[in-house]
Amino acid sequence: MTQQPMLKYCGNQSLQDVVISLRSKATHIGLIFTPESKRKVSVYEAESWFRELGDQIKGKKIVGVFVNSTIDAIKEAVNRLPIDIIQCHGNESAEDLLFLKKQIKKPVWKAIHHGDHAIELMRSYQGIASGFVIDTKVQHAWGGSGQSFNWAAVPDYLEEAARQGALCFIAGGIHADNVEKLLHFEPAGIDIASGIETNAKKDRSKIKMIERKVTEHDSAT
Ligand SMILES: O=C(O)c1ccccc1N[C@@H]1O[C@H](COP(=O)(O)O)[C@@H](O)[C@H]1O
Repeated sequence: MTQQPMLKYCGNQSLQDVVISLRSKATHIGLIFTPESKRKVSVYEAESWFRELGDQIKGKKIVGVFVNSTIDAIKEAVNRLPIDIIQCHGNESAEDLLFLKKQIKKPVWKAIHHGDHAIELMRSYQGIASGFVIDTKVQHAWGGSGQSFNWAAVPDYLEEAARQGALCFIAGGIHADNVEKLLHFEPAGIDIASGIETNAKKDRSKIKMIERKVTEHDSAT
């Protein structure tokens, strides 16, 4: 048996979404704070959900996703919410991440868009980013597009992250019908937003289908 990948369910948009993700096998639960996202949530609404949930979030890591946000906006989220990890999903530089880490004192992950210079870009965050999210590059969106990239490149991303001692989540268009193919690459983590939604809400049955495939793959290897 191989180690099961970490599962990050991202783009939770309501208390109900968070409850569904909490009751799943997710290791990480993501909330998106960029105004450009159709999945954006405000710090204040998220604060009310976490107040209601109390200790129920124990055992899950909460990931705050930001796109080129100001330090003040990130600080406000971190001060009000039980965020464990900051995911920078824009074109934040290594210097930006370093400054952020010093100010916020939380682990910072960097999203890297799949493409020709992606490995080189990963190298520039060495020792700064404790995790990477490799996502599909699409026009007019930073992420959450529901589109996958050519997974032949996945081993290179996993190898570079492992060399740095960083986590590596594969994202972009993962769903129940293609997750098996991705599992063959044995990613450390899988990050999903669109593939676990129906009508913009997290869908328990889609989550269960994905988790069944993860478990079946694990017992077959
Ligand atoms: O989901 C969004 O709207 C989003 C917006 C801006 C930055 C990141 C966003 N989501 C991230 O996109 C990937 C995968 O999404 P999908 O499964 O293809 O829909 C994931 O990392 C989310 O964190």
